[in-house]
Amino acid sequence: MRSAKDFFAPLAVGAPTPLREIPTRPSRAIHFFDPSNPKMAAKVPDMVGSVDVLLGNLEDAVKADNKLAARQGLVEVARGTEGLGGPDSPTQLWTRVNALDSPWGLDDLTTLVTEIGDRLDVVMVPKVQGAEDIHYVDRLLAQLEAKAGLDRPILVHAILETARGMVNVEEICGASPRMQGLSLGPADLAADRRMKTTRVGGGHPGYLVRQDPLSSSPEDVARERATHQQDLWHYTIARMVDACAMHGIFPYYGPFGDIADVVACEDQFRNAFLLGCVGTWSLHPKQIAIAHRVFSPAPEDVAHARRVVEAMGDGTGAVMLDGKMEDDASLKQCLVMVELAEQLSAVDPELKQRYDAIGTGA
Ligand SMILES: CC(=O)SCCNC(=O)CCNC(=O)[C@H](O)C(C)(C)COP(=O)(O)OP(=O)(O)OC[C@H]1O[C@@H](n2cnc3c(N)ncnc32)[C@H](O)[C@@H]1OP(=O)(O)O
Ligand SMILES: CC(=O)C(=O)O
Ligand SMILES: [Mg+2]
Repeated sequence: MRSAKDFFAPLAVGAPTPLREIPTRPSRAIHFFDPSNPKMAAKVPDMVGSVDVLLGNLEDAVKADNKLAARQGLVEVARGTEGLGGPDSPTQLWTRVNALDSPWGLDDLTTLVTEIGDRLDVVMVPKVQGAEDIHYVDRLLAQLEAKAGLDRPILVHAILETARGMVNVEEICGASPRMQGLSLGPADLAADRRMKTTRVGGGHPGYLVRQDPLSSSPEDVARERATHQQDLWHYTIARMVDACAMHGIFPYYGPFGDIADVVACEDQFRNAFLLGCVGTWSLHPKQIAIAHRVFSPAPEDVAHARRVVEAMGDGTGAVMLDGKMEDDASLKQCLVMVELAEQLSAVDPELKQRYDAIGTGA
């Protein structure tokens, strides 16, 4: 067992000192691209500055024959794209490496940290099962960072996509000071749990509750009754949010595979936003705008939050505002909104203008 005192010591001689706090950089959309696909890779330079995170995906959705081309393609994109990745960049650079039990995972990490470690902000690790997976990546990254002479630690993001990973979610979040956050992996997780949905994320019309019948007569039972679809992912996301909040790291929704259904995509993203997620994945360029819109608080909500902050003065006691009670606790809820609006305003001038224009809405 490691002593708590050693937790923030580098795991290799010459590796950068681990961070004590994970930076709150905007990451409303983590946009996936396949670096082995020339058409997609060619679009990346023009996306810098208009999306919070660009992620070079090396894992699932990249054909086995293209794994090496994808790895090399990512090195080239990172080297050749101004403003992509690094602490002051307008758009962060993340990667999703191949799984730790695949033939490619080790070389992905070795090549990327050695060649573009100074540009890489976060490594997303798929199919994380427990703290042991994070410990392995943690030590390996430290060795590679030391070898490459990097001066800041690369952060780690785990995808929760197995039942074992879900059961171990708290220990995964607390396994390393590198842990930046978690994403939901609804496709692999559904398969691993033997859920009966073939969709990549999103709801299912069969998962519903139905209004009671007027009586238990066969006619009333057979009569048309209102039904309400439920969210298949509510439990999982809520667990992720609590585990992340407990460890000071960030939860994200994952992919929404029905690219054409922009409306349900927005609904699913908003559910995650309301539950506490800070961002989501974007698989297609048209999902970026949806993610940015949903994961930026609405100007009206920010205006209300500012009014509560103003009305609460020193932050203690209770006041009435528009017929509603506000107190120390609701002030904290409002501060979450105001602080997020300030962080996003710093990187998104158009959003800042909308927040400034509405003020306190009074
Ligand atoms: C369960 C999981 O693991 S989810 C994560 C793994 N999956 C992924 O990463 C998928 C990433 N996305 C994709 O592969 C593609 O978007 C697909 C396959 C879903 C759809 O691709 P297409 O059928 O080419 O979509 P479409 O025809 O609408 O594309 C329009 C343009 O946008 C480009 N484009 C599509 N997706 C992307 C993307 N993610 N990034 C950049 N450009 C893209 C296309 O190359 C095309 O370019 P063109 O106009 O120059 O021809
Ligand atoms: C996101 C992912 O990898 C999955 O749903 O399986
Ligand atoms: Mg997966």
